[in-house]
Amino acid sequence: MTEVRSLATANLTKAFGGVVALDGATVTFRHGQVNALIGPNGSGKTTFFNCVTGMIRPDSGQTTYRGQDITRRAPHAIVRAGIGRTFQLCRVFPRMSALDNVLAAVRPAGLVGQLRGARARVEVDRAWGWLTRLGIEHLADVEARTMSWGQQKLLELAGVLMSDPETVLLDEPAGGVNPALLDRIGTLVRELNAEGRTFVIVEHNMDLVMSVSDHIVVFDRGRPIAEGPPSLIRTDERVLGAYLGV
Ligand SMILES: Nc1ncnc2c1ncn2[C@@H]1O[C@H](COP(=O)(O)OP(=O)(O)OP(=O)(O)O)[C@@H](O)[C@H]1O
Repeated sequence: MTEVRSLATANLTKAFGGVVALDGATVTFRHGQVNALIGPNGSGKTTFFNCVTGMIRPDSGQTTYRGQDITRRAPHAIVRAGIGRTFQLCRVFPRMSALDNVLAAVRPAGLVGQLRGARARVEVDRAWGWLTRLGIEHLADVEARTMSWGQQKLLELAGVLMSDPETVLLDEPAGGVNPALLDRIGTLVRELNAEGRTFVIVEHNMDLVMSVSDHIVVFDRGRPIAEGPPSLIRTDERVLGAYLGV
C-alpha cells in the first residue's frame, strides 16, 4: 500500500535544445516521509519538479501518483490529485495583502471569485488558521512586497496549504532565509509531516536537509546517482564526487 500511495517517476527525460536536463530519471518518494532531492547546480532538480507538477511536459517517461498516471495532466489537475508546490523564486502577489494572497490560492480570479469569495467565510477562517500556524498572522493586512524574503516564502507555503495537499514539494525553502526563520521552516516541515503530509524538498542547505529528511535522493546530470537516509548520504563517495566535481 505504501508504494501505491507514493510519487514515482520512470525514465523521465527532458532536453532544452542540446541541454539534457533530465536523463531518464527513475525515482520513488514514499508516502509519509520527508524526502529531499539534492544535487549540484544544474543537475535537473527544478526541471524534475516542473515535469512532475505539469508545468512542463517531459519528452518521455512517466509520473505516477498513488498508482495513477499523472504525466500529461495540467498543473491544476495535479494540485487536485493532492500535490502542492512552492517555487525557488517564491510566487506571491506583491501588492496584495498577505491574507488576500492566501485566499487567492483557492479562489478563481475575477467576478466568479468575488461572488464565491463573499460567501466563503470558512475560507477566510482557514487562511487565518494557516497564517497563524506559520507565525505570520500579524502581517495579514500588509502588502506582501513589504514582507521579508523568508516571510514571503512562508506566505507562499500558506497559500499552498490552503488546497490541503497530501504531498508538498518545496523548491529551495531555505534560499535567502535568515537562521531564525530557517529553524521555523524545519520545525514546520516535521510537524506537518507528523500530521500525515509527505514532503519532497529541493534544497542546497545541507543542515536543513540532514536535519529534516527521512530519505535523500541525489541527482547528478539529470538522474539519481545515490539515495538513502542522511547517515548514508553524508558519507557516500559518489555524492561527494558529484559535489566536488571529481
Ligand atoms: N527553460 C530552460 N531552457 C533552457 N535550459 C534550461 C531550462 N530550464 C533548465 N535548463 C537547463 O537544464 C539544466 C537543469 O536545470 P535545473 O534548473 O533543472 O537544475 P537544478 O538542479 O534545479 O539547478 P539549481 O540547483 O541551480 O537550481 C541546466 O543546465 C539548466 O541550464
